[in-house]
Amino acid sequence: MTGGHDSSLFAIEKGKGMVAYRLYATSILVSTCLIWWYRATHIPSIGEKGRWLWIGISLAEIFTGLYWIVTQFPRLNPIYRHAFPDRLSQRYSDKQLPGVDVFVCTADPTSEPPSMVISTVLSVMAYDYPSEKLNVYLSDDAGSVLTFYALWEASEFAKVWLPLCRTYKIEPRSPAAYFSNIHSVPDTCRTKEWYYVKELYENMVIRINTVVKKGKVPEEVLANNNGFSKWNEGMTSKDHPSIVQILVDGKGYDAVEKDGIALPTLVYVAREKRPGQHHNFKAGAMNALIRVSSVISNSPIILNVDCDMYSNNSKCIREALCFLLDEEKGQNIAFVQYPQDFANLDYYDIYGNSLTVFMALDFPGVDGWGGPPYIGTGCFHRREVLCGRPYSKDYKENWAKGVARISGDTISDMEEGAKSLATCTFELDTEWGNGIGLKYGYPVEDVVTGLQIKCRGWKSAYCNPKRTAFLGLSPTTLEQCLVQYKRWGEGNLQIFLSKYNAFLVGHRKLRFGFIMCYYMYGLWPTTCFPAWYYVVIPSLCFLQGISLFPEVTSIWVLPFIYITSATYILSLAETVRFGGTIIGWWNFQRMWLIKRITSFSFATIDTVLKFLGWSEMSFSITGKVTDGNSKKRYEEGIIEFGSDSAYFVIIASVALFNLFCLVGGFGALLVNKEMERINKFFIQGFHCAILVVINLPVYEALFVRKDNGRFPFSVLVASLGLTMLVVLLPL
Ligand SMILES: O=c1ccn([C@@H]2O[C@H](COP(=O)(O)OP(=O)(O)O[C@H]3O[C@H](CO)[C@@H](O)[C@H](O)[C@H]3O)[C@@H](O)[C@H]2O)c(=O)[nH]1
Ligand SMILES: [Mn+2]
Repeated sequence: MTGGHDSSLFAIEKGKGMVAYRLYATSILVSTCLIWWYRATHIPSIGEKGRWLWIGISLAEIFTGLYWIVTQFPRLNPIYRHAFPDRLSQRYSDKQLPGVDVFVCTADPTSEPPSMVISTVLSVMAYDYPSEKLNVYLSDDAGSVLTFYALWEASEFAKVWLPLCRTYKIEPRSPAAYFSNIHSVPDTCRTKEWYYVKELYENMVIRINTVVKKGKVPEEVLANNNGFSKWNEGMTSKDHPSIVQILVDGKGYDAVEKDGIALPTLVYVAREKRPGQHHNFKAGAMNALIRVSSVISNSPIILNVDCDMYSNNSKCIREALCFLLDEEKGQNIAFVQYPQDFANLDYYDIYGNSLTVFMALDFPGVDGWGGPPYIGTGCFHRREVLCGRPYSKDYKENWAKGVARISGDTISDMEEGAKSLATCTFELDTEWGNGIGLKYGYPVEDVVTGLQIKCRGWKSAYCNPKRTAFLGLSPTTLEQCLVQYKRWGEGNLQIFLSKYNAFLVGHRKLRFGFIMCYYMYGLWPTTCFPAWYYVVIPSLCFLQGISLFPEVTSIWVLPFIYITSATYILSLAETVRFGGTIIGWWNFQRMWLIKRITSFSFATIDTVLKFLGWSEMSFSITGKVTDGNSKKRYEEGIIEFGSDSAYFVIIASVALFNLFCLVGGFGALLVNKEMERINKFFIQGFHCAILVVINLPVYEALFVRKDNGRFPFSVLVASLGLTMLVVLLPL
């Protein structure tokens, strides 16, 4: 470890085993060059069949090789950080610790159920951190009275939940996560008290779910609470004034939990929405929160989480502060990013959603080049930096910053002041969304904002401790998953093609390796080009008797075999090493392919359309719940294909097409059993066979399954038609 002398609040350790990895990477690079050489020297001569196809596959391989080189940058230079919260406690008393504002964003009570949202809110209210220093803001982009109702219930439940958490050191502090895993009272808790809180929680969830289902808050609740009067008949999620409600005022006397200890401040915020006024999605919500919080608490630290991402470690704030408060090495750290981990991944991981390997290996690598990107959730920011402050050596943060309460100021004065900052006209003719706050105009507002911060001279830190800090929900249907990846792919490609291209905006400011890490994300969707070539052309050529690979007895097969086996063996080993399963890895390979031929292809097309001005930016929210049979299928590892979206037609067509080529190609080999021919087509036949094997669940969903998750009949018809069209293409 370097710099771990006694006073430091954190230490940095360099990655081990790098020599072995570099040797491996070199061997892959050499094999790649050999393949390029083979392609260049064996090109069919002019007029010979397949010359253009050969040139095509050469381009695909050149692209893949170059992209692979880019992806090696985060692997070359990893660093790992360790925090020392004990030293923090020795140096800073509770009174001296900085205030922390936690921002939770929600946008739709249907796809993001309020009972889930409030569990996340309760988990962050229950952080092991002085209550008077903790302020929790919920931004509701739907401006829904149902979500407000749920938050109001949560503010009452917090009075018993927080003391229970503190007294018995409960983890995790999301009541939903806690009670769904622990069914009987733990030895350390007093039985009566524990069951009492559990029952209160369960009843509250029933009440909230009933209200959400009915779409109406009960009259007696409305009558007895002023807060609800802000809603009226004519209001919709797209047309309403700004609403700010301080449900718990941590600095007031009424905010006391059962044991007489103060509660953290809790604020509900719905920024104004009007038809015709662009609201800039999550970035707009975050910027409204930055302003609203500036007049209520104005803490120097902002933690941002998605509404499904509960805190899984109550000590996390103190840990993150070690990086920001270290006087020596923390001065230039703008934000501390935690990984995205998911609570709902199981043994099968059918949609290849786990980011564990990526988070365990690639992010420490990016950290080695100057710090991880901001990924939208599980991130601690300095408020000043989010608001645009450039890095300067002489700047000293004022950790004591906060809103001093002027005597006589009432809650409603504060709410009124805050409301005017959340109107939809507030930002007109200002730098908000450009130089101040989160950046507008990109579906991955987080990544571009992080890049902008880096260009102002700041670094960031990546923290991935043993106990997972945050747990979220990954999509549980194929369609949701593909939509999410389309947004991510599109957002990153847009950044790449804009003036925020890491090289354009950051040369001389950012290290070359860091720019390459950004290129890895930026070029991600364009990997659809080689993928398409590889799923169509070699198989079609197999069917039509055009050879594109060396004979299996030729020495030139070696680099092909080496690259394929070495990369797959390594990725399997990495998956297993970080807790994944073999079946999960296999499913990931299928999803790797599916994402490229669907999400990434559409992301690329849409980005081009946007450039031409033919399409507008959108943000489709990822659904967070599935019910009934589709939930059951997810748990059993059965893929959900039951929709007639274009994505599914593509998936079915590619699978059918490869099956057709495999059968036709092998038929031809059987009729014509010359050894030379078999040698010549072995690799292509094998490649096509692997594509068929990986698509087995697709055939099953086309022809065998009877449940609602199978392909609709229309998709079967469309994909059969498309397949016929393609196989009849004369090459
Ligand atoms: O108009 C909007 C749209 C979304 N959200 C919130 O943004 C968060 C992320 O949305 P989600 O649909 O869950 O998207 P994901 O793809 O899961 O989110 C990842 O990717 C986003 C960028 O594409 C980041 O903003 C997120 O933080 C990151 O977790 C959720 O809490 C939403 O409630 C809003 O507040 N307003
Ligand atoms: Mn999400």
